Amino acid sequence: MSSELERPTTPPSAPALSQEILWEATPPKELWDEGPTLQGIEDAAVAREVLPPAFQKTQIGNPTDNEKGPVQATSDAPATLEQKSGSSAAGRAQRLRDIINSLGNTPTPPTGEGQPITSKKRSLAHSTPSSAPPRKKPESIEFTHEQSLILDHAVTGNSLFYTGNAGTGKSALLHELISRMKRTRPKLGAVAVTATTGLAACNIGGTTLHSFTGIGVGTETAEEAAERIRKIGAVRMRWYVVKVLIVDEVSMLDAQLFGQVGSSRLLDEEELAAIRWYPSTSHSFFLIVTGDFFQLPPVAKNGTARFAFEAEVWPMIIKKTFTLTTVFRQRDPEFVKMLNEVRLGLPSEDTTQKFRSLSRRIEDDNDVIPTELFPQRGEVDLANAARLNMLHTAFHCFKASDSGSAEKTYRTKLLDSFMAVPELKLGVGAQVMLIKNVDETLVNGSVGVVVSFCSQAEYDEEKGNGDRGSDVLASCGVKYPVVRFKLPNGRERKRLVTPEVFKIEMKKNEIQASRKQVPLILAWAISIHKSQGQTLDRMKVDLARVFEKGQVYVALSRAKSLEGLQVLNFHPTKVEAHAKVLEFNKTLMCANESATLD
Ligand SMILES: Nc1ncnc2c1ncn2[C@@H]1O[C@H](COP(=O)(O)OP(=O)(O)OP(=O)(O)O)[C@@H](O)[C@H]1O
Repeated sequence: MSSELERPTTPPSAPALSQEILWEATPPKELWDEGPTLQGIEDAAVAREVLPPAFQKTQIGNPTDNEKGPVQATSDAPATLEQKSGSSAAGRAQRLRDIINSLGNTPTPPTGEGQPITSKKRSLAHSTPSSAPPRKKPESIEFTHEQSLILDHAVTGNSLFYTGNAGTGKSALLHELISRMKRTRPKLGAVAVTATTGLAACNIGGTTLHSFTGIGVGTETAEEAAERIRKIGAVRMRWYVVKVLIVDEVSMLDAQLFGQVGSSRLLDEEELAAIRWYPSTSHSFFLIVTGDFFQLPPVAKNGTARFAFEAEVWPMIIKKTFTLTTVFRQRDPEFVKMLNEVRLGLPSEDTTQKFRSLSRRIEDDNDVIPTELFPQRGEVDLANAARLNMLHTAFHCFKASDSGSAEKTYRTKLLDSFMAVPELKLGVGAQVMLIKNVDETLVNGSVGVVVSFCSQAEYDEEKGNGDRGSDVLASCGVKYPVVRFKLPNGRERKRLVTPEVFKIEMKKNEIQASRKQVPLILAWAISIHKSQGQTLDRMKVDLARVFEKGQVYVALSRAKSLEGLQVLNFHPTKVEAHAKVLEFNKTLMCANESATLD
């Protein structure tokens, strides 16, 4: 992505991680085309013979735009199937049978895979393929015993939920779980990676749960949605082949949707029974769900948020719950204790006093000020615009190039949730945040200042690397920002930052929403919502206008240390946890205890 100007503290040995690596496990093209293709199976007897009754029952309708597979519902689809299987009905039936069988059962894992972890700690080095999703780069992480227990349990194939305070490594573990699941279940389409928001989906290299389930923008009633979904071949096929459904940021998942996902996979009992009857699908579907219910809640309907754990089916579906207990983001036990009190909505007098004492100003680090967190996006835009206008410099505007196959309204909604903005206005002196991982020291969340603009060719020449051939020619003339980043160890790195692609992909070659943009955002201010999942070395937050339970906790828990945190208007009444979450929390056990119940 970018080029280095100054000596890095760590050699940039790893390539820039990319958010382009998405659904690797995808059903074979023939089967993904099944929704449309089924329409094209002229001989209905073939379909009757090969598919379970649930699939025969529905007259497969036209897929919506966002459900279309790479090969659209065209009249030549049957020909494709025919070419591969011979022209006879029997040949087609055999081919379809083969495909379905090939998708069915969990394969024997490669040597060493799929076995419970026996060692107490596990190095991630070499275990994450280069296509691992990007948010956190885990090469140097050694998993703790409790994290390893969750990995062990995941291979048993029972649905599980794991949670933990902010910074306990849920996301880091999720990356490993995803890559492990994909390795042990290499059948195409067997592992679905989803999150409740577009931002989180983009971060883990997946799609939104709404997209996966076929719920779309969610304006229909559950019944209408289910009825429509039954008619979409591609969605039905997705449900049919998936073996592991991974759901991140479950705190923002509404109980109703979880109920639909968990209880029926959006099919009614009869249909489900039919599918279960079919030998190749057996009963091996399970869910891996993660998130922290003390963080941002689902959007409240009629003033009341209904959490996923309130769904009737939650206890029936989730067979095991694990709570991670070791906090990594903050190393100071006092700060960890303070944050835990805030999480539970019960700050002690000591904690209140300590947070109030943090209202002092944090010194700027040269030209980098602490990033300010706001509850509302509008406030963020105003704060950043005001700072930008004070720069008195020439501005450079970078317009994103957007595309994607999702239906327009839905695509816009997905793109809106991206960190990368449609239009990025920058000038020398602008404070920016990197929104992609580059290597161990330049990560999603690294903050710096724009020091100049130059083309790749100019940059390479200055760096003494002037013969990069076509690369240089390709980017010749276009000037990109050179950013001086602050590193946590106090050092600095300068880097030319060139455009990257951000995307949400249902499956390989089916990009629902894609944005090519310079991977930076203005970082004098960011929203609490977009800060979820981030780690900030130096930040400031004014709690006067927080409006949602969980917001104070999300905001404060982004800080790495008390020294790097400025808090204004801390008041215990602002610190609230949902009573329902507190009740649910009482039922949870730490990972070690959960494991001993086996
Ligand atoms: N076993 C580990 N050893 C050392 N560092 C770890 C370990 N697990 C996670 N981390 C680090 O801890 C930090 C926080 O991890 P992560 O973001 O995964 O936490 P989280 O629980 O997802 O937080 P949040 O709920 O705030 O999103 C990251 O920098 C991550 O690399």
